[in-house]
Amino acid sequence: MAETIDTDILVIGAGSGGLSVAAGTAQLGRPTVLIEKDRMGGDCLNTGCVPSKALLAAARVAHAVRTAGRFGVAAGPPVVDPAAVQAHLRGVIAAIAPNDSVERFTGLGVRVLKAAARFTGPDTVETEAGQRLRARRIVVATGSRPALPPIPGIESVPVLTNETIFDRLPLGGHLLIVGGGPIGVEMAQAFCRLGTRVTVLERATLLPKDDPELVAVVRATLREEGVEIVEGAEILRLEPVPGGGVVAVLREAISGGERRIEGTDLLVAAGRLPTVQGLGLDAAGIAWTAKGISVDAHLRTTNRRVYAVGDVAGGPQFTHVAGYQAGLVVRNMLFRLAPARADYTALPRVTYTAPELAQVGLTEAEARERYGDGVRVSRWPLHENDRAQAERETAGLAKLVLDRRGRILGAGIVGAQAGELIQPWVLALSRRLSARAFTGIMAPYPTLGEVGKRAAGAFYSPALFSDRTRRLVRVLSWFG
Ligand SMILES: Cc1cc2nc3c(=O)[nH]c(=O)nc-3n(C[C@H](O)[C@H](O)[C@H](O)COP(=O)(O)OP(=O)(O)OC[C@H]3O[C@@H](n4cnc5c(N)ncnc54)[C@H](O)[C@@H]3O)c2cc1C
Ligand SMILES: NC(=O)c1ccc[n+]([C@@H]2O[C@H](COP(=O)([O-])OP(=O)(O)OC[C@H]3O[C@@H](n4cnc5c(N)ncnc54)[C@H](O)[C@@H]3O)[C@@H](O)[C@H]2O)c1
Repeated sequence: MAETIDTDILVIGAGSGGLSVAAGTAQLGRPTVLIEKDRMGGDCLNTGCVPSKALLAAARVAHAVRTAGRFGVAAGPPVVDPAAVQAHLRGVIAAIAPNDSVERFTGLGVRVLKAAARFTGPDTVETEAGQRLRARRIVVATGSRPALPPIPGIESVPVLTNETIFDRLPLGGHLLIVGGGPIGVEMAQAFCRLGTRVTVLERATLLPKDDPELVAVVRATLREEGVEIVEGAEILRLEPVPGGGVVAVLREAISGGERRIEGTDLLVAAGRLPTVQGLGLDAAGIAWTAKGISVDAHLRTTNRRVYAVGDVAGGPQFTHVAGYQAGLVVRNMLFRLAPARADYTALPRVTYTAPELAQVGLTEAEARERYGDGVRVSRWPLHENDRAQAERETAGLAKLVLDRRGRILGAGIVGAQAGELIQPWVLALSRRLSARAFTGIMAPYPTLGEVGKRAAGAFYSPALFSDRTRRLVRVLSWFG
């Protein structure tokens, strides 16, 4: 007979979002069931953040070996062993996996079911294994999957996505990448540094959601290292090459003529689709669109018992967003306080190329659209930073977007370790601080972090060293 389970909290999907909800509700003593149809840890651990950052780390080492001569250290061209790189990726995943494992969650008091789940009613769910569940609150955290753009011929060529590329690293040939978003550029640099020829085909401009002034530094570095970047690329069709490989036929932006580019492998990194299929959302009265499940500011769906978090909820797609949303949902489900609203004002986003590109808050363009002429911009280049010179990491800048009085509206850093350097600016933005908060602090010398303080100081220095201040100092000296 089919098992019937009654629970307080039911979570569907054990990725970044679902795991955080289940850990929270179980540790607060609420009976919790978590259903996962595939690998615990979801995209981030198995096919996303973790393997991509591990591959970038291997690529950084290859680059360091290739460029060691400028430090006076002799080294030859790096020798890359694909099987060993693959083992490195698997090792990193295996080291983190216990945190997301069935054993750990069972230990926290969560009942974990390994099966696909679907709604059968407003508060009922069924698994493919035949279990029937009824829950007081349900959280959908089913994530997203790669979108395949409707390019003629795409079904006739072998396509790699983030779901397959880390299991069969296409090292050594010519990798064509469709899409120059975060996945496209991170993978472009990783494979190029590991000795693969790479061509990025982006229909708009590289990293189109980011500040173009900061993106320019990433673009220039990628090109310098040998990545071919085709922007404004209209891919007319894809054709298979007999014996393996792919040809992308493009329309040339300027001449309007056709260009054929042949590669050994094709990675599609052209955006994501929310995982809503087969979930029976209609049976539960849960509305969704092509972007994902529709949620209000409290992350509640159109069914009041059901919440959605993470990539499936149609908002920004980052692991830290899924974690943040999970925290809000736990609070909103369990504490009968005024429901917390999601606020993305201080949402950081980092692309882990070298140089890294990190932003928080508004870009200059977004700020000008909202505040018009009241927007001020202050910059500090990394080549003016002593530590950057010592490390030979001088590409990049810190860019602050401020209002007239110096209140921080956004901050962007492109440069070495920008993802680490952005963190004080996340705190500053979330605490509504002004740039003045940075000018008085003692920043340790020599650190890359000094660029933030200098960019803040640059905003005030025209007023500080003005004729008016000099006159004031002269008058005060009469009394000394
Ligand atoms: C290549 C790549 C690199 C990335 N790098 C970063 C990064 O550096 N930093 C960052 O912040 N973000 C990064 N991301 C984004 C990040 O991985 C996602 O935002 C995050 O994983 C979303 O978590 P989630 O819980 O919403 O979904 P997922 O992690 O996708 O988890 C959803 C889970 O639900 C399960 N599921 C689906 N349907 C069902 C069902 N019917 N029944 C049971 N289980 C089901 C799935 O099997 C899956 O395990 C990257 C993504 C990719 C693809
Ligand atoms: N470092 C990080 O935090 C990180 C890294 C990787 C992914 N992610 C997350 O995963 C999400 C998905 O990444 P992504 O790079 O696939 O998506 P994306 O939507 O951010 O970028 C996709 C790119 O593909 C281009 N594109 C779409 N169709 C095309 C076509 N037919 N021809 C050429 N170009 C085309 C788009 O113009 C866009 O620039 C990101 O938005 C991000 O939230 C985060």
